Amino acid sequence: MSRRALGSAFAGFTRTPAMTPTATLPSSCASPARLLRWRRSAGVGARRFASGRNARISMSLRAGIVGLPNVGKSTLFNAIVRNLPSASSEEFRAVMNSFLAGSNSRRKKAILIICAFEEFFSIHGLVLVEDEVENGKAQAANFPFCTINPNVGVVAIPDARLHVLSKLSKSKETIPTSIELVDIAGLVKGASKGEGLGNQFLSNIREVDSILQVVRCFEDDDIVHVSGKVDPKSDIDVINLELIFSDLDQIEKRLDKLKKSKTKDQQVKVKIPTVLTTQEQAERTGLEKIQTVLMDGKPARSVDLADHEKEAIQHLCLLTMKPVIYVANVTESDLAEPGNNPHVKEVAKLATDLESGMVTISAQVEAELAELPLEERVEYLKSLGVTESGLGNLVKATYDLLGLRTYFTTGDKETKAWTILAGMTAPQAAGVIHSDFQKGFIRAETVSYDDFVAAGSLGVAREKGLLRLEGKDYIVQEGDVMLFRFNV
Ligand SMILES: Nc1ncnc2c1ncn2[C@@H]1O[C@H](COP(=O)(O)OP(=O)(O)OP(=O)(O)O)[C@@H](O)[C@H]1O
Repeated sequence: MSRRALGSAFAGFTRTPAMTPTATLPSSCASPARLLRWRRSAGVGARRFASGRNARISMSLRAGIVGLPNVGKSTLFNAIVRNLPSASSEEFRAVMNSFLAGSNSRRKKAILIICAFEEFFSIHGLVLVEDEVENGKAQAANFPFCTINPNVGVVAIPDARLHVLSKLSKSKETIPTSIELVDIAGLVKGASKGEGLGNQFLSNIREVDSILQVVRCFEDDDIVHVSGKVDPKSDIDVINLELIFSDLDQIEKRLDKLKKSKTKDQQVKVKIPTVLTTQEQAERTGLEKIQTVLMDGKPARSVDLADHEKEAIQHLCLLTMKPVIYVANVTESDLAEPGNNPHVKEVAKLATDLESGMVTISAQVEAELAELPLEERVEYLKSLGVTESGLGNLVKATYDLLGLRTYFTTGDKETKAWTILAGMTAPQAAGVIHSDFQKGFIRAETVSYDDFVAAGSLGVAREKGLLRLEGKDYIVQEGDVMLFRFNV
């Protein structure tokens, strides 16, 4: 983008490596302001830049599937990426192209991209790196540590509105927003001290925006449980403690550094303690507050920090600051009445206590469904006393619970869905497309989805007075169709 460009951007802009990353939110019940503060505190942006993943093309939420070994993570991952009737072939190509346009390291890291085609409800995948993947599946097996490298799957978020807009605008491309799923290896007690597959996996968790923690709620004597019995409370405690230990470690090192920070006095040639900047002071007080709460066994996200403190600590990307959804993995016979399973009840209670969400699913059933032709799936679900697969719910719950919203850009080149955080202002939403749009934001020509459809085009919406000129303080609404004016 030129240094001085007065422009508008809504569709077909050139993709550049400076795309601003996505972020996710803790809970749908949080206020927009709190959600935005959370975004800063979770350090999502910092993580992307720190990890060299700033060449991000699509605004996808990155959810990490975590849990103890052998609880059903890979089974769930496979089921999600193989099963979701998420995108048309055109959408699939668009998502895939976006993904392939990413940096080399990202490409290498990615094991597979799988997207289910709407027309066939079947599997079309591309294996990028043959590692643990066989026939487009991550290994799922009855022995711990079957997952060694994180598998990454990209699934488009289905959105009927996208097709309507694309048709009206006669767009050449239709690009859905997507969700990236990372199947992270099983964590065990002592991971923060390098036990099991240790720190490597904690750093995998650091890279994701939100955590889907699979909790084993199915009994099966043939499937080894690392701690000898199915016990959701103990499983959740183990994972939480490892995340807490890892955060405590990091905080301790950082506080130490802040305390010992010294600069050289050029006149007397000796090192003297540095006076902390306001930002560093805020970081220190924020970290001290979090440290106290972590020592109590509670997650960092439960600490009530001031805005400036949240901002100051964001670069640390603390693990327990990330929003969590607990996925109670039940056996097929529990699907119809999951509430009858005491393990599920326990997970529900803990999820509430830990300010997190919860979804009940049977990874095994979902995996089996993925293997069946469409017509047999309905029958199979009926035989289990349920009417629909739990996967759509899981993705939707992830999207909703994290407080995400969608806005659209549309034109003859492309119609695209963008993921933003609830409560984001117009410049912030523009920044999701490109940081320059945010920096040079002038105004956003905005029309609601319904008004756009009623008018048939942006031009007619403008003529009819349905197009609003929104300024810097405008909070973007779900389904807004936007055209940004900016000057950089
Ligand atoms: N809901 C369920 N009911 C019964 N069996 C299940 C269920 N979910 C998963 N399983 C079985 O549990 C075993 C372990 O599953 P999986 O390999 O997905 O675990 P994992 O958490 O990915 O393990 P690891 O971390 O060791 O890779 C598999 O045999 C799988 O078929």
